[in-house]
Amino acid sequence: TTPPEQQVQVKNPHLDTMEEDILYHFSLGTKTHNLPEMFGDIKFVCVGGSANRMRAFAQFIHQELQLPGNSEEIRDICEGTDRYCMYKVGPVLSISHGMGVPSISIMLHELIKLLHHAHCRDVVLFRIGTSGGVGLAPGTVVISSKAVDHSFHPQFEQVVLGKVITRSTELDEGLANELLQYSTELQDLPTVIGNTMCTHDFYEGQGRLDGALCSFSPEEKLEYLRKAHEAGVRNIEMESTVFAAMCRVCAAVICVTLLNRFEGDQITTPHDVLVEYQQRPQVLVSHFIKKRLGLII
Ligand SMILES: O=P(O)(O)O[C@@H]1C[C@H](O)[C@@H](CO)O1
Ligand SMILES: O=c1cc[nH]c(=O)[nH]1
Repeated sequence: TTPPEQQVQVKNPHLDTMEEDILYHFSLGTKTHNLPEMFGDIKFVCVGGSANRMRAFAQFIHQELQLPGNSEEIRDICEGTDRYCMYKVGPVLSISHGMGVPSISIMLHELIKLLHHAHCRDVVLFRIGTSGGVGLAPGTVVISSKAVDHSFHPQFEQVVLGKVITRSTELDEGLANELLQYSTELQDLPTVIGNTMCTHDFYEGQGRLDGALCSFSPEEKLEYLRKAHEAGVRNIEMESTVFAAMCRVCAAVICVTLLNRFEGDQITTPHDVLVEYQQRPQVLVSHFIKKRLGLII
């Protein structure tokens, strides 16, 4: 039996009382744009930090789905602002979110409202990103079983009206397993499922010794990474907890590791290798989308 269709949920009673909703950082709005017409058919949303990566992903999906038109001419829907880039390719939306929790969180508020205003149903969301590996060979793709904070707890803390509120960051287990299964059907896609630690900084926050500030020893760094590994952490990035807390059902985090943090802090891998690594989560998501659309068996 097919599960019932799920409409994208906003959990804010005040939205219904608003005459107009301006999605400021997208340069879109409910009065200025026909959101159901523009976005009503969206079934897959992919987000990632870099604007160029998300444009490249949109072009890649355009080719993979064999859609008509020139993939080089895909237009940035958010061209009225330089905060985020957004590309629509058939039922797939590709959006950049910048670096870190505050940046992705603003984008997700407006994205979830956009999908709601557009009456989208049964949408699957993916974060396709990069990360530091914890005990994994560089280039490994990690599908997050859950996103954890700096003390390895599956929770996201947000200050609301001066008080800390906590939201769960468990992700869709079925979706993660389905993605892992699909990874075995693809070549050169070493993939594992593991916990992803989300930090608020790339340097000290991730236990790096090479920032402008460092308040700990190499031994203390290694001990922290060892504890993280024992807690099931396999990679570290900077957005997964808020992504999981806000999207949860039908959402997955898929990040490639650029280095093994037990072996160093600096990213010394050549540019062309990094570009190929970044394509790995894209190849997996594209395979998933083609399966869901029945384009491959
Ligand atoms: O999606 P991206 O590759 O931007 O994700 C990680 C986490 C930070 O945003 C950034 C740090 O280099 O990479
Ligand atoms: O080590 C890394 C690499 C990419 N992104 C991160 O947040 N950390």
